[in-house]
Amino acid sequence: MQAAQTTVDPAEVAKFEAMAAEWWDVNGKFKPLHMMNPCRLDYITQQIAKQFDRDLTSPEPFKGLRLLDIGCGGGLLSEPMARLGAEVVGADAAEGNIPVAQIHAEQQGLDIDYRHTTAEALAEAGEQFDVVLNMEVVEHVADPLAYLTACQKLLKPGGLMLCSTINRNPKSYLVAIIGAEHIMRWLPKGTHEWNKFITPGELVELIKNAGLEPVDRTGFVFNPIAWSWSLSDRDLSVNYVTASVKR
Ligand SMILES: C[S@@+](CC[C@H](N)C(=O)[O-])C[C@H]1O[C@@H](n2cnc3c(N)ncnc32)[C@H](O)[C@@H]1O
Repeated sequence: MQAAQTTVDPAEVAKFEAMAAEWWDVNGKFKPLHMMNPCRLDYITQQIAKQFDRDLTSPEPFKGLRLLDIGCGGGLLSEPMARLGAEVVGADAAEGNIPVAQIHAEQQGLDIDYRHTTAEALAEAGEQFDVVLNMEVVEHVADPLAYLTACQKLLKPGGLMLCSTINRNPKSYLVAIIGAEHIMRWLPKGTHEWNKFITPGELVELIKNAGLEPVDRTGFVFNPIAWSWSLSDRDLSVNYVTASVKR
């Protein structure tokens, strides 16, 4: 681990250390992320293509883009980004995630630079990226503003940050904690703390205070009848994502 770790919440990171071996088990403790992945990737690829004027029908549309997947976990998003041609750095504060991600990428024949480090340490080292993927991490850090400020520093001018998290309201308590952890048992009890969830209004303010310009917010909505996730520009009541740009 490199120098600064100010935004790391050790108790949160310990939860992910304990689950590291399960990242690629589609029916394991990360089942919700696997279920959300097609919907998340749809949003991520569309936003990157829009910002950098890329043709998603071309073979490697993200070639030439340097992308940081911060809080990469086992690499569920790093791998598809590498397949699309991006030069990917995957970074995570939980040390145990890194060999899991590295071994899986090697098995897939993908070249991804996985590192046990933090956004602050990468920013201190002067690293620069076209895209920062910041998916489902901000609700697990100790200081969201310091963390997002480090992410802002990591972007080149014109760079794009995609940041997803969970809204904080009675519905998100019922769905993301009671439903996902206690009833469906998709996640271990205690994975999420409701008071660390962030409303879209709060996240937009944090992003602005970190020095980025928010350009989009979209909901990830689960349909229990279709048993699938979709994007919504109206329903940000539980899971949602924001896009912001460094001017
Ligand atoms: C819910 S997982 C999301 C994984 C991945 N981004 C995805 O969406 O598939 C949260 C990840 O963030 C990592 N994490 C938590 N706090 C962090 C921090 N301050 N810096 C970097 N990674 C962190 C955890 O170890 C965990 O792997």
